[in-house]
Amino acid sequence: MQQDAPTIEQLRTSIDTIDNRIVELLNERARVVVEVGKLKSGSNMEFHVPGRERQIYERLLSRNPGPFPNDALRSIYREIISASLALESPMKVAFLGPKATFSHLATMQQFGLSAELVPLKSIPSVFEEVEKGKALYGMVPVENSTEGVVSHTLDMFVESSLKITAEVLLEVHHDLLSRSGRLEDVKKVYSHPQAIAQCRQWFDENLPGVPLVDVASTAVAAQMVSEDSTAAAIASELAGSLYDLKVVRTRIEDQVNNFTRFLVIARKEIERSGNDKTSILFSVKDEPGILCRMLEPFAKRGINLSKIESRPYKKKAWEYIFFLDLFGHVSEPEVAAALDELKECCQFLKVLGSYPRSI
Ligand SMILES: O=C(O)C(=O)C[C@]1(C(=O)O)C=C[C@@H](O)C=C1
Repeated sequence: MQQDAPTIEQLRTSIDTIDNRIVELLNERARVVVEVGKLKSGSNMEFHVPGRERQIYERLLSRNPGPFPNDALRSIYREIISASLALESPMKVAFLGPKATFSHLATMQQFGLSAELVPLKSIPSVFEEVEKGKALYGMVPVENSTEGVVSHTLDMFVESSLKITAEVLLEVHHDLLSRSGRLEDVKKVYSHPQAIAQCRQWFDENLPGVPLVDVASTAVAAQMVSEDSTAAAIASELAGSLYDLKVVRTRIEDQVNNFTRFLVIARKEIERSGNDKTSILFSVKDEPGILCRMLEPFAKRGINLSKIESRPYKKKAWEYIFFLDLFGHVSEPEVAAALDELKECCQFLKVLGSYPRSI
């Protein structure tokens, strides 16, 4: 006998039953988290454990049989862990504001919506807020895949004692936003200089001759456009919804792989996760062959370097500070030995932190 296909009502009843189970399980998980929180406050342990969070994501994503998409699973777990952490201890995170900037998006991606997110006016003020203990973490941009480093952030690390505890890779999509949403109404475009640079070709082809005006951030651009019907902003989708703007064109960035890397800064170091990166800064002695020698400790131990950057040392003309990222954790013997050997070439060396590699 052929069975009838289930009706929509029957299917919805199944969904309701499954949802009830999900809610029960979320609460079961939350009760265990509260226990973990009590245990931690009794023994002075850190509430936020990025390495453990990373393990959870990796484990769940690798065993997800589908058809539920991995990206959606990750976002859901981001919020589950964010809410869990808030049950253990409320957490404040400062970021380079205003709201709806890409730093804001990176902060939400890393900490979820249950953390208290505090927008601040400048990169130095994010460092200061964390140094003074007013925020537990800070989120600052450090480099963009098309535009290069954010030198302001690198320079801050020279004087600061803060540690890097995580890196966040955010895929940046730019939208052209305006009040009417019509391309023909756009007589002027506002945005942050980096966002303008990332969309230059699109404007040459689609809006040639329209002035592109630099402002402090993509979010400020969106705010200005909300009061000017002849202007458009290059900004995030989030900025568009915050300032009630319409999308003229979506994803107008010239490069498809447009990523910005952000760093999370804190007063305390974090534990090893097993798949980490370490950032250091140093200045080398003025000796022949030193630039070659400074890389040898890593090369001979097979330690992979993911980045090297130099910046002028502001206190002495024609001296440079190097920023270097390597794969591994400072507590690993090979990494520690390489750093000890590098110190012999250096006037000074500072470890900025070891942190889980972003996935
Ligand atoms: O395992 C812990 O240490 C917890 O506090 C639990 C939990 C979680 O929700 O799984 C919450 C916050 C931490 O950052 C890591 C994991």
